Amino acid sequence: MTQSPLADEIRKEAEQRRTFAIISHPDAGKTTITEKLLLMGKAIDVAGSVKSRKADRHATSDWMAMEKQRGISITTSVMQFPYRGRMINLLDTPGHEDFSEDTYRTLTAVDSALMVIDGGKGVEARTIALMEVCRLRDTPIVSFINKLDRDIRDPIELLDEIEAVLSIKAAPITWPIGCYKDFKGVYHLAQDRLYLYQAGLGSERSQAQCIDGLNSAEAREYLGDDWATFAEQLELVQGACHLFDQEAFLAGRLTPVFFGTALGNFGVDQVLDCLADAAPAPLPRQTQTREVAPDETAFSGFVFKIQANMDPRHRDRIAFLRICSGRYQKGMKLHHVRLGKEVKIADALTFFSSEREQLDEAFPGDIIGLHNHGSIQIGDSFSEGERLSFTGIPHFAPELFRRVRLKDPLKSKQLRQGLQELAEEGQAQVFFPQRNNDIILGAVGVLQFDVVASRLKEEYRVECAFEAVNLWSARWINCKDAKKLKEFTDKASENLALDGGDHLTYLAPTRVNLALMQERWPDIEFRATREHH
Ligand SMILES: Nc1nc2c(ncn2[C@@H]2O[C@H](COP(=O)(O)OP(=O)(O)OP(=O)(O)O)[C@@H](O)[C@H]2O)c(=O)[nH]1
Repeated sequence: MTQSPLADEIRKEAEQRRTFAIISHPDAGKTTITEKLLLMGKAIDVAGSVKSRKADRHATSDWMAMEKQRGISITTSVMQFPYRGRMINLLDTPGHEDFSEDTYRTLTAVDSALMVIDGGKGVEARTIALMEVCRLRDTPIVSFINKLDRDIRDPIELLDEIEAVLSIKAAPITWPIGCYKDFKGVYHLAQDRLYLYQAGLGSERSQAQCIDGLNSAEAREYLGDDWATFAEQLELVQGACHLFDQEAFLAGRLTPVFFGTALGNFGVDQVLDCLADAAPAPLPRQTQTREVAPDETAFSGFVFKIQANMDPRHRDRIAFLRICSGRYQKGMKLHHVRLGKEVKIADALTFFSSEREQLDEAFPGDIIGLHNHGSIQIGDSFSEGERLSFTGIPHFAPELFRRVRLKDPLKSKQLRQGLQELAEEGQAQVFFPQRNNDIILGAVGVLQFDVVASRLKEEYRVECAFEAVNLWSARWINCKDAKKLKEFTDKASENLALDGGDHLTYLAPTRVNLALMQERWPDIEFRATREHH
């Protein structure tokens, strides 16, 4: 079969893409690693600019000032840079658990993930939760054990913990030689090569110095008295650990493990090399009708995140779209599948972080930003030709609820509009109970309420207070049998509500209540997640 030049170009470009996110428990070193990755991709010139870029952003709006105050990152950003013939798309995710929904959805847009573990702490709660999400799609994971310049736990114990707690096989690619003040570098098992760490060089050093062969005289001299102990430990490790297996890695069953220090910029290059060489190029994605391969020539993609622009004065919002197939070209016409409308995309943003050139094209694996004036929602699909609706971008049932009380009753229209838009962005979920005029906000993390209040005030000029409300969780209702559904909605109307997207929802006051209802109404589906259609 002959292929068109366009098909060839798309395949070639897609094969170069590596789209991944970094997942970690807060404080494990995600921001520091991001900065080193950007340095390697020459997307920034000097260390420290990621932090300062953040600081600039903070200055632009109050709710981001809040992020600064609390010292956590709330928003997800996208960074693109070339590295060794690849085009890397790095998706940043907020580390704080209160923003987990955003993180979950970002993980639907990547093809692999980098898991950062603080070597002193091991596998922490947030890492476990994020791994569970990755497992839903068998996302391949590369692991980096960070902070070797400090006292870390026994590396064998750390690998055991990864295997036991995260239920994934761990294959060490490098092995650390000492830690803290005695951190001498890492040994690459397959290469039989030592990479030497020199404290204090940090991002100044372009490449680590190496010694070939653990048995070489040079290596013996370098390790001195520690040589015999290290060789012994290594034998143990090689006997007990899994070898790297590409197929198991791609299936999400095995993670290659690297050691280093992000702060000292040591070992991060090995991780990026692994992502560039072994991590998958853009993978096929499922739609309601069929699977879409990245090298199909017709464009398709889905929106996984909507973010209020950094500049609140214009109140424009950016929808982040992951390209699944074809080529984006400036000015192209696409179907907005949910609305059944054709739209012209003239001014999509790309996220080439060096800002050296304005890109007019983008390919599978890339993320583009669409200006959104209210017509785009999370989960929306855009396609050329055939109408394709991508699946698998979920809403999660909130576990925290507040009743919204408006301070100025004349502002109820603005309040509704604000809440509707913030819910579309995924900042929180909004519910309108059937039995009264209450407005209930739902969230996965308590900080989401603060963000909503602060943005309502700044962007919609609405002041409101939140009151405690006695709810345990929400479940989206589904039932194919219209008669049964009617019977249920009549009986359960006290606890039913519509969410921001007009979906019928059951607001359960207690866990026991929900269990009883599920037992009593076996034909009704109570869903803990909802797809965005
Ligand atoms: N000693 C040492 N400290 C490190 C290393 N990497 C990061 N840190 C420090 O650990 C702290 C947290 O690092 P960040 O990169 O901000 O962590 P983060 O995971 O982005 O944190 P969140 O934004 O909360 O998600 C900072 O004080 C870093 O300087 C390392 O290799 N060694």
